[in-house]
Amino acid sequence: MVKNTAVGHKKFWHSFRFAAQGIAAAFKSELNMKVHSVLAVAVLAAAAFFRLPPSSWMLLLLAITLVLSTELLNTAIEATIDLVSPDIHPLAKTAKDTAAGAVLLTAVFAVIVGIYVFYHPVMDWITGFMS
Ligand SMILES: Nc1ncnc2c1ncn2[C@@H]1O[C@H](COP(=O)(O)OP(=O)(O)OP(=O)(O)O)[C@@H](O)[C@H]1O
Repeated sequence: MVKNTAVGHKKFWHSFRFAAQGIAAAFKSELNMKVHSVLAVAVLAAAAFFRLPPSSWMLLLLAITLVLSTELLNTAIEATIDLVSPDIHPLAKTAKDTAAGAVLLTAVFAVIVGIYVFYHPVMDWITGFMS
């Protein structure tokens, strides 16, 4: 394990590398992170297929960023709880369940955004396909 002892612009790049390592570690260890990432790529591919406008792309990117960021924070909280409270404790349960609740909320927001931006393009596509 290495501490960031660099100074100036080197410190900035070291921090950047540690952050990338954190994302990679969460991706490797968390199934939810993998599932959300695969879904995000599928949603962006669908957005390209339906030629969605820039405003829809921005909404989708906002939803994806929210879900993945919250998943990263959830992973950080889980790791911290496992470190400081490996035994069963009601506060450990509260911390983990609350963090999981935050992920659930962002996932619900992402589903609402998905329905909002894809509903009309998909309906138009199906109608065009049928006629
Ligand atoms: N130390 C603890 N004390 C009390 N309850 C705990 C503790 N650790 C976990 N739990 C309970 O068990 C649930 C599952 O915990 P776990 O650590 O397996 O996280 P998880 O949500 O399944 O995450 P992962 O994505 O790593 O599988 C928590 O949401 C919490 O309700």
